[in-house]
Amino acid sequence: MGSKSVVDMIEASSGAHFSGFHMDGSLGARSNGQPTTSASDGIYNQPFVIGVAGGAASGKTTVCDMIIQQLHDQRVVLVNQDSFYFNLTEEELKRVHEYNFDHPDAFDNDQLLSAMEKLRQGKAVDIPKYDFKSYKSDVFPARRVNPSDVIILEGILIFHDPRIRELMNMKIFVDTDADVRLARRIRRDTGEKGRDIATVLDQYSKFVKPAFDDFILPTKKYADIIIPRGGDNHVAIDLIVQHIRTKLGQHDLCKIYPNLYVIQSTFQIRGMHTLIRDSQTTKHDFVFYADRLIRLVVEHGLGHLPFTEKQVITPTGSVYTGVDFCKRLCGVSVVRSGESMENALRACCKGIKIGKILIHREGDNGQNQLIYEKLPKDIADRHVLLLDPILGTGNSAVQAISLLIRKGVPEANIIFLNLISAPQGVHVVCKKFPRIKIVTSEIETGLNEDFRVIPGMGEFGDRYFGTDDDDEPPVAATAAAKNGS
Ligand SMILES: Nc1ncnc2c1ncn2[C@@H]1O[C@H](COP(=O)(O)OP(=O)(O)O)[C@@H](O)[C@H]1O
Ligand SMILES: Nc1ccn([C@@H]2O[C@H](COP(=O)(O)O)[C@@H](O)[C@H]2O)c(=O)n1
Ligand SMILES: [Mg+2]
Repeated sequence: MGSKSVVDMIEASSGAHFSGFHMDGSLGARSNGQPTTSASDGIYNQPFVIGVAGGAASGKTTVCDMIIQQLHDQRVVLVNQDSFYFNLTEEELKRVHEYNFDHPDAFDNDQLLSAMEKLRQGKAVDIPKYDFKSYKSDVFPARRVNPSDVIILEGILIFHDPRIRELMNMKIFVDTDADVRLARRIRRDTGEKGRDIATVLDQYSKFVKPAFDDFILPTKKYADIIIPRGGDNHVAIDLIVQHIRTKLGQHDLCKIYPNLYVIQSTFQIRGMHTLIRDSQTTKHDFVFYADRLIRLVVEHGLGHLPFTEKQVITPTGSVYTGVDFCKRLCGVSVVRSGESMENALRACCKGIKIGKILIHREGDNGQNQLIYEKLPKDIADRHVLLLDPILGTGNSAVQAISLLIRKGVPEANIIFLNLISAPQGVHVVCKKFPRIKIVTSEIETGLNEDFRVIPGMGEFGDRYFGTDDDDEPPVAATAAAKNGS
């Protein structure tokens, strides 16, 4: 993404549908019911692609397996360059010992690129399974590979073709001593591949070693990380996994707007989102899990307040150097759904003042009007936590933030807390108020033609306060029944 301008990135992030969306917050009419911004056609949710290169038997597969194991709660797929070996012709098969499997031309890079492109577009692909005994990739059924958060591409010459290199977000070179590689190769090829030692040594001296020197070693310079000793290097693997986790936790919008904070996803958080987004979830469960998520967002938001250093004496008589909370605070909820966040804020900040803003949505054009406000008189001297669980078009947020600014609150003193944010709303708010902070728990796919957030969770206020028209779902669908209690 490096050299692209913000505008380029915004346009790319909204994909082909960007023209329906205007930066003044209004949205062009659409009639096909499709999202105005979709996850699949923008830069969102692009998989993190890791390339792992190195000499044969250097430990590439071992390193990949360790990374996959440590990333156990992420969807990861491994694609091997071996799967893209060209099938040998009858003539080549007859003289297989003269065939150079370590030369860049031995691989069908076009097929590899096309498979990678599909995976990056979120489509499943069938990847051939190469048979080292028959030298063919059509002996076994192909392996169906589903799109994932992380794609690991592994192979001796994976950095050789610049088109493949460009796909990678992280490049790793496994650097293992040549003698070790040869020893492992002899053991592997005589064991797994059923070859005799003379053939293995002959192939090594004729092709493997020269190709390593001529084609593989020169690609080491492209690596971001070089791992000496391969799978034995636990420190390197831990650092790599940590980096991948950080990158995965960062939504691409966060790279455009540094004041947008998406709390790092975990299975717990995704589980809570799954429950509150499920239309069959009972009101009781909706409130319970929404409250848990709100509490997380509030705690995260409070972490962005300024602090002063403070020393205290512990009961052991020791000095503990800590920090003092920011005292000049106030919450402001956007009525009505924002009121659902007040309890969590009160639970975290004893005695906090909370103001209210009521904004009326006018018809279906995505425009809103400020109806009512009740704010602390000294609000201009306070840091404001603005509460609204959903950031959709951004129009309500713009109304609310504009009012706070008119009341004298510095833009940089406003932290907007919500549970879900649509990219359109993020663009609108962050463009207009680049100094405010937004803290959210998930970024949505987009808005539908009615300007509702999708996938979303429906009318938050109605579901939280129990004023939706729908009857309670059948008992069998309730969490209580699911848990057998
Ligand atoms: N750190 C290690 N210690 C001992 N054996 C290893 C180590 N790393 C890999 N091996 C063994 O060496 C062989 C080649 O390793 P592998 O990870 O398949 O390498 P590559 O994928 O680079 O060809 C395998 O039989 C593997 O079990
Ligand atoms: N039919 C084949 C195809 C490839 N090789 C050797 O495999 C090595 C690459 O695999 P790694 O798992 O070690 O990366 C490479 O050195 C080829 O010579 C083979 O022997 N036979
Ligand atoms: Mg391997």
